[in-house]
Amino acid sequence: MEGNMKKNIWINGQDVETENYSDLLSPYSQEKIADIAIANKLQTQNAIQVAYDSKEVMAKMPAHQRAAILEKVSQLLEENLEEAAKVISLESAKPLIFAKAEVIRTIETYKFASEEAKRIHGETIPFDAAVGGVGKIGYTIRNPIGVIGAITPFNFPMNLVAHKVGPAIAAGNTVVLKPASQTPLSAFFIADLFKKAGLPDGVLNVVTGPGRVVGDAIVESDLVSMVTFTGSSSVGIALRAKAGLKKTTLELGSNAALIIDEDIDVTKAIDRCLMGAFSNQGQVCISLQRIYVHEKIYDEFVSQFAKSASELKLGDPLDPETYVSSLISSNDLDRALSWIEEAKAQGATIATGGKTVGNILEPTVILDVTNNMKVSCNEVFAPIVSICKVSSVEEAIDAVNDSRYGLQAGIYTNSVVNALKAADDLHVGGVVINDVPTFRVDQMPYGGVKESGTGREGLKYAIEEMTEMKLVIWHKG
Ligand SMILES: NC(=O)c1ccc[n+]([C@@H]2O[C@H](COP(=O)([O-])OP(=O)(O)OC[C@H]3O[C@@H](n4cnc5c(N)ncnc54)[C@H](O)[C@@H]3O)[C@@H](O)[C@H]2O)c1
Ligand SMILES: O=C[C@H](O)CS(=O)(=O)O
Repeated sequence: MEGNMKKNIWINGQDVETENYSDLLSPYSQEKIADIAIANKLQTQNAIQVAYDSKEVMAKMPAHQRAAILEKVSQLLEENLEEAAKVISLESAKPLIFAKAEVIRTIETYKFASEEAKRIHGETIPFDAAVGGVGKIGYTIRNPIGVIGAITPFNFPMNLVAHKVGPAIAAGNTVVLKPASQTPLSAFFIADLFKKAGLPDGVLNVVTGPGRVVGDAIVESDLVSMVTFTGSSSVGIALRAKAGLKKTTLELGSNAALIIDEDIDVTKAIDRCLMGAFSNQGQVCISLQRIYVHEKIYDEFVSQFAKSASELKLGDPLDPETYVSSLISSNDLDRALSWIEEAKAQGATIATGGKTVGNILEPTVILDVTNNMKVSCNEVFAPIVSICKVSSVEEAIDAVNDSRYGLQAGIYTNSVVNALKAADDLHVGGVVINDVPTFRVDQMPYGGVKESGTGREGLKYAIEEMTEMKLVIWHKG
């Protein structure tokens, strides 16, 4: 990648200059990477108008063409995998191993979108099941919803854009995308691939700028039919309040938890727990933040896990050996450190970590944590995990559910009874049995309950959200 690029907003298949630009800095080195356009309200409204004017083109485009464009994007991304991973790593400090994994998932996400584009259909309705319906036949169709406003976070800057743009285009919609201010380059990278793949100009528009200005212009526009937001619960809830009757899907935060039952082989779970807690520095919405371990194996689990955590390699995200790098900003580092100090003052103890190496927070394991400490009840979004001792799976389920969030939760157990109990009683969008809650593949239905959000992603499910059902009724006589 060339250094010090200038990135304009992308409207109607063209670069559009703005009056002001902001410096995009590497979160790891603090070096300048690019100048990023700061759009104002009027420019955002122009992008929305362009997307609105392009609605007809997309609504009339046959499924096989929509599928072919998405398939082509997937293929182009595969051809540019290494470069795409570097873009993610550079702008977000995601270690290269995890950045590559994100690109591989993004390739799949567009592939799934391409496949789902060919499977959008309704159903026939048995009208004569009602006395008044005799003599009628009918069926439903699914129409594109129109202009979709997509707002995305920094932590998976390529794949979470794909989870919005992919299904939107598969379903025949147009898009105004506002990527996270910290990670706009991944979104521009994808917009370029869509242009190369033959997406008509105006269908995908990318507008960078302050959340409050660009986000509000999208959410308040009468031309936008749906807002799909992924980000923090506070911003998502505030946006929904402004969205009026627009359809809204919200993929928000969590403090995901895992239960470790007494009968498991601890060694087998450790590597997955390390990945769950520390990949992308814990900046994952389903990052493993709370572990409830049965008292019979608590000591063994804590000592193995803390030792392995202390051995993870810290460093430059572009070094292929690095496992943990910098948080997205120094404010986030300060916040994480202050929550650790507050937990210690309230009686928690540190099994490993808790300090910084340069601007990197060491993988941190905290013990003697109660559910009301910030490191437990808030979304920590840092490489910090707490381990608590429980005397039964029932006690652990209650502790997991004692949260305002509910995205995913996990349980390691060899007991079918306890696995089924967890599946029934955990109040979350997804229960993972014998793996960490951080598990996600991109076709599965994904989303939360409580303050973790509403609506589901995963291509088939996102397409349901991004289409409107229309009923056709025919009188036979
Ligand atoms: N549930 C999921 O699928 C999922 C996935 C990834 C991230 N997340 C959540 O996202 C959060 C981390 O991402 P983040 O820090 O980028 O989130 P964020 O809420 O700060 O920002 C998300 C997006 O909203 C924009 N934004 C910020 N303030 C705004 C405002 N007032 N009006 C309109 N838009 C605004 C941002 O610029 C960004 O594009 C975490 O809470 C994480 O759990 C959830
Ligand atoms: O950060 C939350 C994301 O949903 C995680 S993932 O991209 O789906 O793994």
